[in-house]
Amino acid sequence: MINLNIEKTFGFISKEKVSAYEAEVKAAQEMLEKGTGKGNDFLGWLHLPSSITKEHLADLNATAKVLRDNCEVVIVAGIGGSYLGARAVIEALSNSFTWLQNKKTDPIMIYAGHNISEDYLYELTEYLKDKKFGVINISKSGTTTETALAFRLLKKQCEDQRGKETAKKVIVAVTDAKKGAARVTADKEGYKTFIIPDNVGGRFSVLTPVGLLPIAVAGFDIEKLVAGAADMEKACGSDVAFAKNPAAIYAATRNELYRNGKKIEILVNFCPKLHYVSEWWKQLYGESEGKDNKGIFPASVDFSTDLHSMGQWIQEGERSIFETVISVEKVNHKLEVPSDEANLDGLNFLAGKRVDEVNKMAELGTQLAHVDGGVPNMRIVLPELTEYNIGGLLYFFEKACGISGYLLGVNPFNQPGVEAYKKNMFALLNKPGYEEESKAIQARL
Ligand SMILES: O=P(O)(O)OC[C@H]1O[C@](O)(CO)[C@@H](O)[C@@H]1O
Repeated sequence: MINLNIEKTFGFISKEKVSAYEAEVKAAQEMLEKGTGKGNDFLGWLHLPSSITKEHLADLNATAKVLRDNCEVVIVAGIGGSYLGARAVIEALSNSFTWLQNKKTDPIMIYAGHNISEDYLYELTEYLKDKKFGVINISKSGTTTETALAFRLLKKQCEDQRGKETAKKVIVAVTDAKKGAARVTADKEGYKTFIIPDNVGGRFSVLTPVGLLPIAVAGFDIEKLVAGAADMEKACGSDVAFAKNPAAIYAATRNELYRNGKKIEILVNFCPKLHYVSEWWKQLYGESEGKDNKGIFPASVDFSTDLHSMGQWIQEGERSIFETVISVEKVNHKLEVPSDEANLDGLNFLAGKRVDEVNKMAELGTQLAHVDGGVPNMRIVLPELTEYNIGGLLYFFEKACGISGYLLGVNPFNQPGVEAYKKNMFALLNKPGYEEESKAIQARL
């Protein structure tokens, strides 16, 4: 279970002011529970962990086994909420060099459909030429251009390389129950499909088959992931006292910081495996809160790597930021710094110490320096990188996001702003149905 510490924000905001959010948070929790707030048709994530059945998990695991048994490589085609959660969990739990290992026990997981780079897609299709590969096509709307385009290429290549019958077995669709081109294609081709519930938005969908299927294919225990999320659902429940409820405290603290001019939240890790947890978190908070000309800007850094690039800005740039650090208490492996007789590098003061001890001192030193430099700091401690703890972390952020969005006064469950670029792109590409927009945009060029 995670532990949230907000002590190091108190030089900037007061404990009393954070505590004073209790009533506001209670009202926000009630809006979520009773479905009386904005976006109330998208609350399917709220009690999702506790409602996932053993049968559903067994179905996911059985499909994962088909892909694992028949594929050396599995492509997860999706964008935004349709790939970030899966990638976050898989990368947090995987060996950092899994791609380079000769003896592979799990399929290599590759992501596509999240960009429109010709080079990326060309190089991917080249790489796949001699591979037994499968595809999980994930799109709630079933019409997202980036994903649909990648899937068109991958479907054709899979059928050409492996034959229509095998392709049917190793292509799985995760999409809407009825609507969208991904659903039409899956039904016509006879793919195995999983449904994304109507009332779960993309960025809240990691605990639906959107995240669970790829995570199971990669070889991780989705029962434990869901168990961690379900325990966190209880720990962040509306019946849990404000002071003991981590989602309530996190939501209140970040809103109080925001109201005091801290407009940017930087999610920090000291473990590169967590890079995609930050990417997932950025979509969750960015799409949920960035609207009506409001919202904390969610940014992220990987330390100590980025201390050598962004560290200067964080230490001495404009004082409009705060940090939320995800700290992993216990690492998976043991590696000591060796002693060296010549000590040419001058590192013998570290000899015999665990590398993690050095990292932890970098973390502590950074926290003290940044707080001294005017950056409020919150800390989320994860005991270990396990399925259970990651499941808890994901749900914690989701619940806090729902509360936080209501504290901010926005609808945390829509994303109208994402349509603007799509409309222009379709107009520029002369998509049927966009004739008027095409004329208008051409006149601007
Ligand atoms: O699953 P879909 O419908 O392809 O959408 C993918 C992503 O695109 C968005 O709709 C807009 O960026 C996200 O909210 C969503 O996660």
